[in-house]
Amino acid sequence: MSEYGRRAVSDDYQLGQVLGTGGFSVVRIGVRKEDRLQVAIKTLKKYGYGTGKGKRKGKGHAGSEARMWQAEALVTNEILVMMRIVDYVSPHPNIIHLLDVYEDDDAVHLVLELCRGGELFDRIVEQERYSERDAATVVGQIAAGLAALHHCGIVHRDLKPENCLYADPHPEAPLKIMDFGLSHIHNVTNAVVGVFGSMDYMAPEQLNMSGTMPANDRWSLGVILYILLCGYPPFRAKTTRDKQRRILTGAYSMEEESWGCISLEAKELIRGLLSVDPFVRPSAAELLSHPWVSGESATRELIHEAVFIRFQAFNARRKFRAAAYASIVRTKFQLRTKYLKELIGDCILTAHQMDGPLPLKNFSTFCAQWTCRA
Ligand SMILES: Nc1ncnc2c1ncn2[C@@H]1O[C@H](COP(=O)(O)OP(=O)(O)OP(=O)(O)O)[C@@H](O)[C@H]1O
Repeated sequence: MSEYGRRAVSDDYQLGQVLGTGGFSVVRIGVRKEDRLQVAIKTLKKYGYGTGKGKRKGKGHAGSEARMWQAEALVTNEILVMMRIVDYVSPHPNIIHLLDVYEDDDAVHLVLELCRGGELFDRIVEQERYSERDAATVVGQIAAGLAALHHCGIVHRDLKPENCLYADPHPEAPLKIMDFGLSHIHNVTNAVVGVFGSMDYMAPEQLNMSGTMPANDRWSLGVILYILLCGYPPFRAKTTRDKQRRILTGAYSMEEESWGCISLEAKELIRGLLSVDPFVRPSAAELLSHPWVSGESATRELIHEAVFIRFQAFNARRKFRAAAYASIVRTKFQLRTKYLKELIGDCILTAHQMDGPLPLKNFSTFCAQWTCRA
């Protein structure tokens, strides 16, 4: 690490084009002045809760204070998790590498390796077609990254295609897991972080808040694999409540016609990863030695054309939603936590209605207090 807190990021890096905007962050290309190395600089804004900085003037803005507190908890968590990655995981080909950290009065700047190869699903869409073998390679790379994270006590908790980037445009480039803002480290991560998550990729025990564990990430990997093999997500419903119910009961299907062309091994793997019982899901080691994942049995035959067309449409919708949200959060602070994820607290989930155990007795009060409603 550099002389943390003493040098300004602009002393050492030229800041360039914005790569993207997150819920609480801006990511820019940076060029290290010393050797012209290109990096990604993720600037996490400090909201100043508890320091007197950034507090709203005027009386009783409890909602804003709660949001600032929440924002700060998320930003702090990302920094703590990145630090643990530096200490125990890096360098790993499938985990984003943190090169340096700078801090000033308003923000913390994470200097990350630059991933120039684009998001996972974008690259797949760019290919003419793909095969089960290509999907198996993706699963193998993500499983390798997860194994390293889990080994040092980090649960990613927000694994989804947007958070998997290729290092560079080369066809053999490694796929990197990134964005650790919602990750969990036992006894370190603040409980409020556990309220967030992207429901589409969230395991049942995450959704009903009955357990944060490495198996959460393997469920999310199961969802990614399912989408890769059929072009649509496993849990679809008209209402949020219905979607929750489907996730909690593991109600998905592999009956649609194109599944007929998918190998039994791949379908077995999906069944294992999408088991409602987290202890039934294959471990990272089992995944890595699985014959389909290691490439022995996954076929090179191109995936059904209908799957590819659906996959393209799914990805276009996903990109459109992300762009729409990004333009909103640029202007409205209040919507950032909402944008950050589909809050499970906003989704009226109660233990009684969903028949699931909830460790937080006053869950709805907790959510009302900490979640931001647009
Ligand atoms: N190391 C990197 N190399 C290249 N692009 C990056 C890198 N880190 C982030 N990005 C891009 O910058 C954008 C913002 O990323 P960031 O992690 O801040 O937020 P996000 O994941 O989009 O949002 P949120 O954190 O709110 O879920 C994303 O489009 C991401 O792909």
